[in-house]
Amino acid sequence: MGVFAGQQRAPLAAPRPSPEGSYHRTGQPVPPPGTSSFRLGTCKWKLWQGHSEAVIAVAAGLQWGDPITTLQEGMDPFEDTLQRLREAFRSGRTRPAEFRAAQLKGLGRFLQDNKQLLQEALAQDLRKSAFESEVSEISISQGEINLALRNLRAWMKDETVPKNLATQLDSAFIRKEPFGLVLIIAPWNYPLNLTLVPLVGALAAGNCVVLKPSEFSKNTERVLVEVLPRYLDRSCFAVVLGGPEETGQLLEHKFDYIFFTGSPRVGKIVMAAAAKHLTPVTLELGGKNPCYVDDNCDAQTVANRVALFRYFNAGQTCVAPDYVLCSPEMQERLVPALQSAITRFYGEDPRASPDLGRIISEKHFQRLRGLLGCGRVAIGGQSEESDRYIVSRLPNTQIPSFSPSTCCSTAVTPGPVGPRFPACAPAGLSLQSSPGLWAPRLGDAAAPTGWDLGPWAEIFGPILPIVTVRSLDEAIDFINRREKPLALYTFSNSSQVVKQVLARTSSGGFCGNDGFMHLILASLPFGGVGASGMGSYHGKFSFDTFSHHRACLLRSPGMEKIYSIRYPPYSSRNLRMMLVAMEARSCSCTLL
Ligand SMILES: NC(=O)c1ccc[n+]([C@@H]2O[C@H](COP(=O)([O-])OP(=O)(O)OC[C@H]3O[C@@H](n4cnc5c(N)ncnc54)[C@H](O)[C@@H]3O)[C@@H](O)[C@H]2O)c1
Repeated sequence: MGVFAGQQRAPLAAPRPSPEGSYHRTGQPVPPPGTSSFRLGTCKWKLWQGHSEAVIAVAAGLQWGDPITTLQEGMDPFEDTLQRLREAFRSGRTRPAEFRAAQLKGLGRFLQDNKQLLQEALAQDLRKSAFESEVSEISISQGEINLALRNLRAWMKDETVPKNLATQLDSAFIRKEPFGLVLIIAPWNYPLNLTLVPLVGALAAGNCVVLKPSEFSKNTERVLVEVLPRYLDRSCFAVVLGGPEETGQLLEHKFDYIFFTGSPRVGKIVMAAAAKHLTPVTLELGGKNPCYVDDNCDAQTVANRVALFRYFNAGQTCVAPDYVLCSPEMQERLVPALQSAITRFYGEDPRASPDLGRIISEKHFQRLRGLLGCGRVAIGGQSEESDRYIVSRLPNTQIPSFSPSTCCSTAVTPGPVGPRFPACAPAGLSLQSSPGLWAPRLGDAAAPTGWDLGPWAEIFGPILPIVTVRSLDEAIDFINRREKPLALYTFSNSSQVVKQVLARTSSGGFCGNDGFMHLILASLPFGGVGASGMGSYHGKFSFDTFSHHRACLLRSPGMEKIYSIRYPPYSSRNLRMMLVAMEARSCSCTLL
């Protein structure tokens, strides 16, 4: 069960006390503030510390003092809200440009009025610095709002299309119309950006929206559920809270479009649920993003850029460089350069740096810690559970000879520091399907004995493996043997090398000589391909994603004589005329 915030009319920051018992009809007492969750009927409700009444009221869409309905066994907790939103859409009120612009402006005001609150929430969730919050969450969302507001009318305009002879006198155009009720499911790593940027597209396109933030970024989730609805038309918009169970229940309902950002595993669940209703989806998924470094590069420049984008948001970025591919010679130069970059960025004791984020949760911390100790450590390696702190570390893997057949070997490569690992290091580099185990320890009975080209877990944390390869061809082969990544990075002083990697590989996005800078350009679509996702958004692509492209042809009610060549009884003469009119014959065809 989730909690809705779509209709509350009372300010929630300081909920005023209400008469005991006024929130329930069936005699169930409202639990005391501070209770984290409780059950009403079959449904589990989430409560915020000190805000229990507020959230219950929000959930039921009531004003203070109103009684709430206790959900009974078998009642569908979502149906009422979804029905309300569907009716709002059917009424047509979300379609006019003025309405859409008002929603977008409301979203902009939400960001401006609550900037500090949002920065605090992001700091509490991920210890995100004000700099990173501003750049990657608030400003990027504001930029999308501004762009949509500037271009809304142009985007909404019917798009005329070229015509053939048969339609020369007609009006032919594509109308961008809203899908209807849209569900946006977001992850926790950029909890504001990844909810609001899709929301901008959905609102600009004139849809009603249900927003489902991640349950892991609790503080941001709380601002989204308690504050955001005050800035939007609540009859057309709702926030739903919940984890896998609640989202699963929500997905049983029919939506007109589902936009999901998250892991490939859950992406499959969402897509399967959508298929039951033939609901179209955009899936923004994760994956492993290779970063090829050519020998001709300046190692320090590469190290600065790779370190920035690997450790931004403590490595919890879907487009972060996941691993480096380079020659053993470049590795020798890159490791000290990375050490230097990390020290300059985060100081001698990165734990004290205000600029290095933290792992989102205990569960995610433990997963990442499971990855540590599996390779030869080049830099860092400390972790602190109480603080969910993991500092940059380079489990250094070597591939003496990149050859799938030799990788069946169980020989070990001695490493100067840390535990040793099999020579078939690439097979240990997250190539196994078991998440968390990404490089087998020496003597590990479960050590892989060959190439597993199945799913391999993305690191999604501040750990950067280096995989050595002997040539550009080997690097490209390494990339192409795996699932298509969300992003691919290539560093080289030779534009030929950059272009070669671009031409011979496939990925959602590509950036030469830098990290994920390609996604700050709203004129580029952002999205994955293959296992990293389907569909795209940002800027006008968001508007188009959330719009059905309706093919429209308006013909004359007259001209029956000309149109009649289509009617039976068919004749070869009419057929020839038809084919010419449809321009379905080759240019060399002579008329009749
Ligand atoms: N492509 C992108 O733009 C992008 C951006 C950020 C993150 N990601 C990916 O997201 C992942 C990290 O985020 P995450 O851990 O929040 O992902 P996740 O897939 O675990 O969760 C995403 C959302 O799905 C919901 N969910 C979780 N389990 C569910 C289930 N069984 N049924 C229905 N809904 C469920 C969660 O509540 C959350 O709102 C990484 O794989 C990362 O690469 C992709």
